[in-house]
Amino acid sequence: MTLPEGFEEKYRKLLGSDAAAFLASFDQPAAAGFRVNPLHHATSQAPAIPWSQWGHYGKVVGTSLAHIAGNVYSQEPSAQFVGTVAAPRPGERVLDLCAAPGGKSTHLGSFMQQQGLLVANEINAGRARVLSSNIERFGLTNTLVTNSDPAHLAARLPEAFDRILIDAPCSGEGMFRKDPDAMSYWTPDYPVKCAERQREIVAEAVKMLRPGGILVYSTCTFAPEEDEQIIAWATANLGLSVVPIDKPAGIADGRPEWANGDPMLKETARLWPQRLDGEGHFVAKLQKAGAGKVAMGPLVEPVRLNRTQQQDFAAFEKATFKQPLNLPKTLNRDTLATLPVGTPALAGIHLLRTGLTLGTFKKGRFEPAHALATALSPAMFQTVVSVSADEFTRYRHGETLSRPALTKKQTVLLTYEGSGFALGKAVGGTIKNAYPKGLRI
Ligand SMILES: C[S@@+](CC[C@H](N)C(=O)[O-])C[C@H]1O[C@@H](n2cnc3c(N)ncnc32)[C@H](O)[C@@H]1O
Repeated sequence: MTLPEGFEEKYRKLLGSDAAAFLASFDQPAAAGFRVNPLHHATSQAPAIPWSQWGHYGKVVGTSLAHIAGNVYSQEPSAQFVGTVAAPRPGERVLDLCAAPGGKSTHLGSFMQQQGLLVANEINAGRARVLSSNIERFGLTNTLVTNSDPAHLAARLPEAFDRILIDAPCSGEGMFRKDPDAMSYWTPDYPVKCAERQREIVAEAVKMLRPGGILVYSTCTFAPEEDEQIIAWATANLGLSVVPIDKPAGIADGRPEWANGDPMLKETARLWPQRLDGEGHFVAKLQKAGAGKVAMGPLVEPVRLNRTQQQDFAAFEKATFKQPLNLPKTLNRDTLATLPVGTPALAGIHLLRTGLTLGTFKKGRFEPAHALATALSPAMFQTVVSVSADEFTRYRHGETLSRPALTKKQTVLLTYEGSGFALGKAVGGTIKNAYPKGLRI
């Protein structure tokens, strides 16, 4: 691989005797990995990634059942160490500030077990839509997806989180093997420019962290300007201190000598492609000074549906589920969703997703949302229709299926090999296609 001008020289100086192995690693193929979804009780026989509870080596095919049903999430192996370090507890209030396309958010959600609140935020509108659809496919129901810049969010959510992850936009040196295009942006001063933006993001994030809260900072770059030097700056200026990270074999210490020499920087983590099977990452765990609870601020109140809405939703619930869902709900125009506990009122912030999208009120009926298929257990549905491999493919093309025994009009869950992947509308022996047009293949 032809590396950008100035890159080799920089790392030969920094790494000394380790530089040859580091530079040679760019001629090796990229490492592929995925995580299984514990919310779906998914498992895999593929070789395990030692530093990631649900991680395995291997490639996920986008058209596979595992992907479509949200049983797996494709994520490069070293990136999985970030979630392992962040490891939020169920019930916490957590912010993933730079979240798209959702690798780390779905990992954080796996730890949280649908309890507490996860705010997955992305500044770029197009990427926020991808994030939202990945959160839906993975079946997270305790998550808000927002599209905001860190300063706007910080102005509305002071000290509102127990734990914040900044998976920072960076110079992406750890992406060179996977996406050689990443090299076209790289110049010797690119890391310094990225560091400016990273300092701004960290400064805003700290405002949103409760006293004593945990901030995890990560990049997929090797540049000390964006790694140890950011942490040195943050600890000197923002009232943060470094918390040691447990490092499984193969994961290296941070390099104090590449920043201000503070020995605590050793407690950050570096994942090098020449030392392990992964693309490379930097991870630091920090704690804000003091101790205190999250500031809850004004919360969104659960909606009180009008009489017609109540009747329409109750009729849908009764015909579809074995038991009513019985969860607080929120209504955005005509779209009904569950309301995660502690959802903050976010005036002026673009909200793409709240909890589990249930569906939309249409004239005289309730139209269920596709999200129900990948978020709810098949055991909750009154009627589950198991499909063949051929039907699985045809349904995703948009075709109807024949089930002569299903004469009653109702929403059914379609499963393939036991995993829910779509809703269908049974009527008169046919299952009409309810697979979202945007997902059809
Ligand atoms: C490394 S990516 C995040 C990857 C994601 N955490 C995952 O695991 O799938 C960094 C993200 O930060 C976003 N970003 C860019 N500039 C930003 C800024 N000034 N503030 C916050 N986020 C920004 C990018 O759009 C990008 O989606």
